[in-house]
Amino acid sequence: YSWPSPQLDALESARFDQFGHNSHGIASFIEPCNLFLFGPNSTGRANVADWIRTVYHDMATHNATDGTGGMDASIRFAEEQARTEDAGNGFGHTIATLFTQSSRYISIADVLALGAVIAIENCGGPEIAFRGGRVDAVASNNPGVPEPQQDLESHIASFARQGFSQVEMIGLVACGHTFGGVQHTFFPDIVPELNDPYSTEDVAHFDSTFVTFDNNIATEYICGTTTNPLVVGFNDTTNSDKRIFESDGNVTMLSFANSPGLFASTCADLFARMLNTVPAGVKLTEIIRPLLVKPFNVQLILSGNTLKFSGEVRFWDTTEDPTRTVRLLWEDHVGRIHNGTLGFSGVSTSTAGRYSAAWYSFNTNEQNPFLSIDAAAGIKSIRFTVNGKLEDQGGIGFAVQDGVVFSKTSCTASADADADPGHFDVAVRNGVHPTRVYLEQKSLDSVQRPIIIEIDIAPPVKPPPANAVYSIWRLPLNGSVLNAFLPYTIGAEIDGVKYSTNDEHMVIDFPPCKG
Ligand code: HEM
Repeated sequence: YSWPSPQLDALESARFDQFGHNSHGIASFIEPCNLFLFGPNSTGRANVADWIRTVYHDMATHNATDGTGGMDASIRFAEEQARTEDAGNGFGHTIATLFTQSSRYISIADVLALGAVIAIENCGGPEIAFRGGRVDAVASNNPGVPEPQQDLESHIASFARQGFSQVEMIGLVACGHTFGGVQHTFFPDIVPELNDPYSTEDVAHFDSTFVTFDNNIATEYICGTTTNPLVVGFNDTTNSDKRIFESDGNVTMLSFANSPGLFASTCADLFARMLNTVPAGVKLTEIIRPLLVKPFNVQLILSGNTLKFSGEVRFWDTTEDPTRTVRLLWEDHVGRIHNGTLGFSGVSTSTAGRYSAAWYSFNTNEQNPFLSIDAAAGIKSIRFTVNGKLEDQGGIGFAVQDGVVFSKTSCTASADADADPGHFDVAVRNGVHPTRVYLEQKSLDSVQRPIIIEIDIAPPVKPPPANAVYSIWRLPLNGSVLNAFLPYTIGAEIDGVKYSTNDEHMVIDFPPCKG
């Protein structure tokens, strides 16, 4: 895809900016891989295991015939978590941890999928092709998660309903059960009390490396050294992994035991298919791949005759290099090219350190965090040079919109009672004709889905002076629904397309209006 694309940009950041500069929270919750946020590491539990079981249980309600169920975060509903087929407290933990990472561009189901991808990749597993665009359910799905006491025929039928063949079922169970184990608390008929100081929550693990993706689940099974409680459990009725693993004469498990590479590549495919199993009608995005050159958090603010310009750029798959010179070129509305040198701002890493990226800031001077652009000339697009080599997204450049921006004339009521009651001002460039201008407020709907509330601003009553570069759309603060302590972004609809600014503004930060 090409930049800008707000949803894909956000998914790409959440997927790839994992640690370090401008990183997102998800990966920090599984670093190190035995981290458990709801108790000490000695519990025998781990966030990674909870996250991977959660996505399977969210997906396993899918019915490939009628298109219902699938990855849609319906597992967040208490009604679904209360079912016997969803025994355990890992789902609640997972939602509580990952929910905070959802946004207008990233659904809760996308965050759950991202969590699983990042957990697998960072804890020894293969890279997984990730797509976004899942849609969060408004209610629970039909039941349908397999349970250990069910027989082989019902498991084959259950996986077929979910869209997986018998051999794929063997694979998916082995891929999932390379993490975690079974808890005594929720499955006392499978796991006895263990009296193990390293597993104080009495978790009997599926293999000896329960926070690492590896083929030990298969080698230990084939060698006969496995302690998997669903293979060698004292109650044969609940030995479902045993019935599943041996259902093709152990051919699949033997191939996994013989080849860590085959196990990893098979799991990468099956995990991707599991995460892409969504209700009919949901259209997923393209596979999210890192942009090699990516502007980030680009902001423009009108201050008098100047546009204050800020932002950063990320260069993928590279590290800090003091000899590198990065320049920003920007084109104004009359075709002139301006330029400035950018300053190194940090490094980020991703995918268990397999990748790193170097970031540069549009401002080099801490005292003045903006580049100043003549408002009349404006700005249309940006490009970069790295040691003289042009980076312009294959010739198209990186478009920047200066049509609708925050105006520094915004102010709050001054102490003087008769004075201006204060206003939130948005500047609209003359020649740009938005059908609507509004403020955007983050919120949640009645089923906790991230939404945006739009607060319309009326157009100016008087036409702007002929020589004005921008005209002001003004939302008076008296009687307005704005909350002084909430951040607002600015939205506009131009030719039927909606745009949003990246910069957030709080009324509490406005200066008092001048008398
Ligand atoms: C017939 C199919 C399956 C059955 C009967 C089954 C059963 C179980 C049971 C009983 C537990 C213990 C849960 C607990 O104590 O909290 C468990 C844990 C787990 N399952 Fe499965 N499972 C199946 C398939 C899968 C699949 C396909 C995946 C993922 C691809 C998966 C991933 C996990 C993970 C990661 C855990 C560990 C959770 C933790 O330690 O917190 N399972 N499974």
